[in-house]
Amino acid sequence: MKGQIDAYLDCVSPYSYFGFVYLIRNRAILTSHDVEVNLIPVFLGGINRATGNKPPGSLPARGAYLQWDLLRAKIAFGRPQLTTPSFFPNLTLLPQRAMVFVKDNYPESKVVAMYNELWVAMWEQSIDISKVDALTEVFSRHFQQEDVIKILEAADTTEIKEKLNENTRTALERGAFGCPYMWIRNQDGKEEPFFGSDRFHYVWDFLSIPRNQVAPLDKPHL
Ligand SMILES: N[C@@H](CCC(=O)N[C@@H](CS)C(=O)NCC(=O)O)C(=O)O
Repeated sequence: MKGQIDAYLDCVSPYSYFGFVYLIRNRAILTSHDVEVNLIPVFLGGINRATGNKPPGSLPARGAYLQWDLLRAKIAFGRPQLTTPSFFPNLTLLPQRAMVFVKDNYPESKVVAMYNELWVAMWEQSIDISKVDALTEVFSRHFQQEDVIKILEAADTTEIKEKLNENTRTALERGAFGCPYMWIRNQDGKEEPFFGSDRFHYVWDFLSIPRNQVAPLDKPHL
């Protein structure tokens, strides 16, 4: 049986960025082990609201620790230029809805390129992608003007809004309380949840992928 990683992501979440980067980096090896990667946009704010969770930084002691964790993670995942923008946390409903439309209507390569661009824009270039004008510019980096208009108009429709809600509900039904959240079916048909970008060692074991075959993480030198 084919394995599948349903990866629930929101571009407001830097740890989703790390999870995304690392999944894509290991995509060829995953494919060779008969495992598909399914990138699924969700609304993290909705997940927090439904579960009563709060962004980790809202607990002061954890917020202070997060500075260290983020510093290590951004080096480990090869994104040293990542910086928390002054407008964080912003409302990423619009870009996430736009990604729902992109996923349904364009090749997977566009989904990957565009998702990467959203994270780069927000987390490396401090562009507030919750604003229509800024988002239009960021989408123009990968799409023709007529497509950008189509994507952003679609993002405002009931159908796409409902689809993002549906993705978020499914993630919640599968136990999500934050992002990145992965629901994984292995090649024996067994299904398990994995939370975070720092649990890939368990993922590789679950998928019977030898650890010496996956991309190494960089060592943080603090
Ligand atoms: N240890 C995880 C942390 C991931 C994380 O903190 N994700 C945030 C969003 S950026 C979240 O939703 N956290 C909820 C929680 O930790 O309860 C990792 O390294 O990826």
